[in-house]
Amino acid sequence: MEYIKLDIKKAEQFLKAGAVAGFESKVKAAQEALENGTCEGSDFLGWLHLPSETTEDFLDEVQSVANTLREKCEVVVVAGIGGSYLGARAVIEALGNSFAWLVNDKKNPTILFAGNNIGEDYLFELTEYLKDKKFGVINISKSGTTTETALAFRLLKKQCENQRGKAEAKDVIVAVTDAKKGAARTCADKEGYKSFVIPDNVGGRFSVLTPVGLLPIAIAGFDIKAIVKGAQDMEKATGKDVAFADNIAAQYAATRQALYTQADKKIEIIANFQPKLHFMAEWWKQLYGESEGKNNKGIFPAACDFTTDLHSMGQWIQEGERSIFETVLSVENTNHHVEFPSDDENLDGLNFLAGKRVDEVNKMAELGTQLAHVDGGVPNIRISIPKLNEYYLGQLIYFFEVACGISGLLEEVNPFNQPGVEAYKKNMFALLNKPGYEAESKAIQERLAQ
Ligand SMILES: O=P(O)(O)OC[C@H]1O[C@H](O)[C@H](O)[C@@H](O)[C@@H]1O
Repeated sequence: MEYIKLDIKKAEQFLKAGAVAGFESKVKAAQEALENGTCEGSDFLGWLHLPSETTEDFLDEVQSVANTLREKCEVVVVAGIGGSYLGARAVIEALGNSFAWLVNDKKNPTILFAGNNIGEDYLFELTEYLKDKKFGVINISKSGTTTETALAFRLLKKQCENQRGKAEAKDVIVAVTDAKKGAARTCADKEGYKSFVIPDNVGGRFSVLTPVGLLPIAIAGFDIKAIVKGAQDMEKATGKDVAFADNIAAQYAATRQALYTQADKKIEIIANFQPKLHFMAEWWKQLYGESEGKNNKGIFPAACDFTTDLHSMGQWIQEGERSIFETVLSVENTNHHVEFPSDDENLDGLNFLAGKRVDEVNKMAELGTQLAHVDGGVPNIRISIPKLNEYYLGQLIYFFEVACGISGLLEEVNPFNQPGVEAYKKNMFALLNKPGYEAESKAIQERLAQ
């Protein structure tokens, strides 16, 4: 097996010589602080050695619950938001058939997602679709109290019980939540649902390698042991004793911070050339955005799907404000083989591509884009993934997590909290007259009346 690779040469050319290397001692200090639990947010470092601490027995238990749902359900709805949603979706979409919901071979249950928005039409259409389906639900919430998720779960629980009866519903509803606290825990214990615990010391956005991500991924039919093995190998490859120059997480963190602090690059665009990676970028956005965006600082994490967005955002990236850098997720080998056919009439003028693989064209688009964007003043970081499979995604996930921890500490913020997220929730609860928010309700109504 290989490792994913990092290439920072086309970013370094925008920095003074030695700028990335100049971060070595700070990176070392950050790594020590993570390892020794002496950094801010040290209550949330459970993800750091999670891969190596995950046992085969535990993965067997997750797999066995997944198998029950696979046997009993045509559709499984994963209810969750943010860190309780994006990691599972990222992996399932990266590995799954792009038309999974149309493939009706019954090999795998269809996985749908809910509880990640408050769209009334979305929930109407979902519940309509489920009316004649044997479906199950995974209720995923670390706090167990997140409104979006709780709302969707309330609807889905009722519908599942109505359609299958309470006794059968009990076998196909699973909770992944806190060991003791929160409504999701209370409900699971009262109803006797199978449940998994999200460890206290693993924050939501770092939880994909717990049952938060592993259970839905296993239900979708993917190999969770291979994911964890990939993460374990990356845990070793990015350990604090690995030399700075050889440690791709240290290099990525240092390069980002060098671009931010020394080249005024405020926005990082993660770009992929495989539509299957769209949700990997969404997961990455939460990981980096919530970890670094605080104290009026932080690189803004943005995402583009290429070549799609080259036809919409390409102009901005090529010639807009020079405040961006690009991190490209490059997949070296596809899982399938499609060649362009030759055509006698050649009306589209594409016979020069006849016999070529589609991926060969995609790779030339990727290289051409890199050269053009670098010429246009956009530093380029490249992360090469040998191919899209469980093992390499496990590597990629852990790589991004550890690099994020280091990068946040380099930025001198607590990478493991997210106090700013509460502001909208407080207003929403006040506006909805939630019990306990009487004073806030009064204050917000007065403010709106002004
Ligand atoms: O897992 P939950 O407690 O339901 O939280 C789901 C998500 O929403 C919160 O508001 C946080 O900002 C996220 O970090 C979290 O991942």
